[in-house]
Amino acid sequence: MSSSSSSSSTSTSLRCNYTWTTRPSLSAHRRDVKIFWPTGDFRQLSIKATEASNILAKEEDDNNGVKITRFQNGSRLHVLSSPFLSIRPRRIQIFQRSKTFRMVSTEATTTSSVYAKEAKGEEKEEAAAKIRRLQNGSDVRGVALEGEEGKEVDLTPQAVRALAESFGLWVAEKQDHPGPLRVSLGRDPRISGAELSSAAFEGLCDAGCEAFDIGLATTPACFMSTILPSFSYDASIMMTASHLPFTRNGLKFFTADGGLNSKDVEEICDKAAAIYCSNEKPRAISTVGVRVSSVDFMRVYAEHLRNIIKERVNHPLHYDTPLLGFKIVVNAGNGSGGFFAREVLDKLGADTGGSLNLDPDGMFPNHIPNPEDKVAMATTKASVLRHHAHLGIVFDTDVDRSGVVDEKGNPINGDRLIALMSTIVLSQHPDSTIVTDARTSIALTRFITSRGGNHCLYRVGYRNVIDKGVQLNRAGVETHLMMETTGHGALKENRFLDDGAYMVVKIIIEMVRMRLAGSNEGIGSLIQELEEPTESVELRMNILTHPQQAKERGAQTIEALRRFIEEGRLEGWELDSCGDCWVSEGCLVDTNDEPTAIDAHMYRAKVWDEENGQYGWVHIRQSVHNPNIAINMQSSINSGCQSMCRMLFERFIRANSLDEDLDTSQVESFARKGFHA
Ligand SMILES: O=P(O)(O)OC[C@H]1O[C@H](O)[C@H](O)[C@@H](O)[C@@H]1O
Repeated sequence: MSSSSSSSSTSTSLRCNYTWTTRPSLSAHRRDVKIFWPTGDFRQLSIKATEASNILAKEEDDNNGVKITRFQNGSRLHVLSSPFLSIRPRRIQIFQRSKTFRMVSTEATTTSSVYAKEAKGEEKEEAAAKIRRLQNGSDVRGVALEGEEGKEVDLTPQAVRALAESFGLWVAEKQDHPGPLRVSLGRDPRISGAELSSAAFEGLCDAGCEAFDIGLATTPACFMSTILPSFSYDASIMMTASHLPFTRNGLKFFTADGGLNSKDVEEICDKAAAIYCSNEKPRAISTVGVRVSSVDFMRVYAEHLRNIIKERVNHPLHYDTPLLGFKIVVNAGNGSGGFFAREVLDKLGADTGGSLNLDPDGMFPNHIPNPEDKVAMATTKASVLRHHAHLGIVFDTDVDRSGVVDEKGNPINGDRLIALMSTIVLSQHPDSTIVTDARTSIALTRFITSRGGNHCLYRVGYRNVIDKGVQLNRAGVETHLMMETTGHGALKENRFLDDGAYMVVKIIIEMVRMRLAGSNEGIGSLIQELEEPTESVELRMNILTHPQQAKERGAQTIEALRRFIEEGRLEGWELDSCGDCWVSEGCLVDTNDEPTAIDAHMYRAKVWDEENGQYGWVHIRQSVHNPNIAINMQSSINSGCQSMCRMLFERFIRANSLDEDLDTSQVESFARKGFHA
């Protein structure tokens, strides 16, 4: 690769040389070339001035300050990143002032995603940094509309166009594909969706892809558009910000191998930043010359779900209408999930008369579509009871999550939904391992193990949980269910896809089978034995530093707490590994021989005292989406959460003056007043 323009940028990858020369007219001036990498996997970069003299390299980072190295002809600069530094962009600036400059070559020896940019202005760099900051774990999320106090619009049409183009190029690089790639795009009903999807189509076309518009869609349907015959797109994008307010939007990326992980998305954002900055002035979005075909994929996806129910219920009397006689309430929260009532359940004979908020409305006027939302669950419960329904279903906006309400009106989400799905999965696959995030109760682990399963506690973030399950299966550990307490549930039998509709399909099939087997009990009876924790609480501490430093600041705090616990400075606290899980120790504390790349720092500690033995746990982590630290606690004794919180606040937070750049008010108040706070 070579570059001679003063504003271009190129990424360089594993053992790949990046070379640039100066144009004679520029060589009399000082010229900056910046090399930076935002990934966690960077190991070493070597820069060699092949024919040059008088080249200076300036290395900058917050911890080591500034280091200047002068190059002689042929000399090399080796740059090593420590794991700690690699969580934030680190810059090396190379500049020269003389006319003797010819060529510099950089070699990223064991890394991907190192990025070299020859840029003139700080302005562009800040714009590029903004694009990179749109990454939220394995998704892209941003503010698409004005209206939130203190929030600037950062997910602009130009940014979306660059991201879509970058994704198209990324897929093309990974797939050796003859002819243009075929990429589909669906969206939830957010009011920013129409404009942003035009921008995305333009980006896809800029990358040389053929684009297909699914229109209103669910996230799992977008993935299935890469799988189901007669569509089988090479890749897909879902435009959604899930349960976030109507002002936000975002992108999720898929290929037929599944959803992209954080590292992939980081690469895409890096490249998008380069694309964005390579345009001198952001072009206006125009659909002129962009060819997009509209496709009715949701009809086919709904038919796919209907067929699964018909085949698996295999009703002896009415095969095509196995749900005759069942009343089911669907609450789609005005998101994308209304199709499930109309195109799946109604057509299979169910009575969905008590359903709520089925019509899409991008302002979400009734409540946030989210199975964790209290209003969503309460209104669904009320409708289930009013209509004497057998089941209530709550979808999140893009239907990758769901929760249910049983026939008695009991909400089944969080641990209870994991328990229900575990019961179903373990009846089909006894001995299966079940992966969840580590905010589940000790009682849930007992519930799973008492039914023959193994419980693997892993990192928060649905992609982390799913990827852990994929990894375990590869290692020969049979793992059929991966589920987060947020309601993301993925099954091995369904391509490890977190599909809220598929999960509900499994529950409905179980409900009908129970009836066919002569049981009058509803699905709630399957989890009767699950005990509830005595206390459970979640607190947040906002990070008050500049947004650019927030991630690093969060990581520092969490790592400091880990050291504190390891050094035994919090009496009765011990870092948890995998709970009762037999799977190789260390998932939670990431001391595996080959720890997976992490997108946020998190640990869980088990807590005990002499009187009660182990009575609770504390889970502390960086938020995936926002500059804050989340603290979850559960206790099996009264006031246990308060006493753990007091220990955390007094012995750790205050003793280390962390309250200077963290908003610790929630923690302080809970430490003082407990649940009366
Ligand atoms: O970090 P937070 O803000 O609590 O969000 C964390 C959650 O965000 C989204 O809902 C993701 O889908 C979940 O997988 C993740 O657990």
